[in-house]
Amino acid sequence: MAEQWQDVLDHAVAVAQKAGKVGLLENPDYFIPLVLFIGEESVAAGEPCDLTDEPTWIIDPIDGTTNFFPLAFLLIMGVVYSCLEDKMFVARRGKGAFCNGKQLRVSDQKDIHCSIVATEFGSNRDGGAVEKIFSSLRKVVCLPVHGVRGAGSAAINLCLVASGCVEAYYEIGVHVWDVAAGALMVTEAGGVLMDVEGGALDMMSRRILAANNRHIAEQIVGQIQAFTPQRDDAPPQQQ
Ligand SMILES: O=P([O-])([O-])O[C@@H]1[C@H](O)[C@H](O)[C@@H](O)[C@H](O)[C@H]1O
Ligand SMILES: [Mg+2]
Ligand SMILES: [Mg+2]
Repeated sequence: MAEQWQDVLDHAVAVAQKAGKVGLLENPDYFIPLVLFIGEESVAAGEPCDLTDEPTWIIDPIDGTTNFFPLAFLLIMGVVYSCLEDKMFVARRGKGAFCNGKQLRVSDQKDIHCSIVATEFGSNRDGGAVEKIFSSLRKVVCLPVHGVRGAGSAAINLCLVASGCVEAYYEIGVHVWDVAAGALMVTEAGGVLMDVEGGALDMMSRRILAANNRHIAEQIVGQIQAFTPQRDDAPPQQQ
């Protein structure tokens, strides 16, 4: 069984590498042989976005809309390819997270004042939401933290947490295909995931906080003005 999953992961890495070269996924059939499928483009086309216990590929062909190719085999394996940097991030549940073969480990920083926090403004332009995003960011900056970053890709921001380059990343408005692969990268590198209000992470809630440790995460939770976007698995009639 273990070897079967390794073959699947090797295949996903090869596909990600190829997609990084051509910029687009040429043949979605690569992902179909054995599992269910949730993808940004398929959901946009009206396909369901339901997470079941069945093995499911969760794919964002281009995240950050320019350079990146993340995909995930939810909770079992994740692949994020940063093609401009030629960095292949791979995680497998219980077996660690790696970048170009080198094992990743989150930062051991415990002081929020020495921490770098990544976030994004996302794509929601609703006035109330934008207000809360700015207000949260202002409060995080004034903790104070050491710095704020945004890679322009949820997947890459999560890989930065996993790599120890930033201590935390949070965002409200992401989709499951933006974060599934990177979330596994974070936990396999020793980090923590939670909801932006401090509860358990709900992958379909469109809210995520990832950090190197619980102490850092909880201090950021205290600064976030949360709001509740429509869930990824909301029934189609509500969308
Ligand atoms: O639309 P897309 O470029 O695949 O994904 C987006 C990127 O990850 C962006 O950094 C994040 O702020 C958005 O919330 C995502 O939806
Ligand atoms: Mg995306
Ligand atoms: Mg995308």
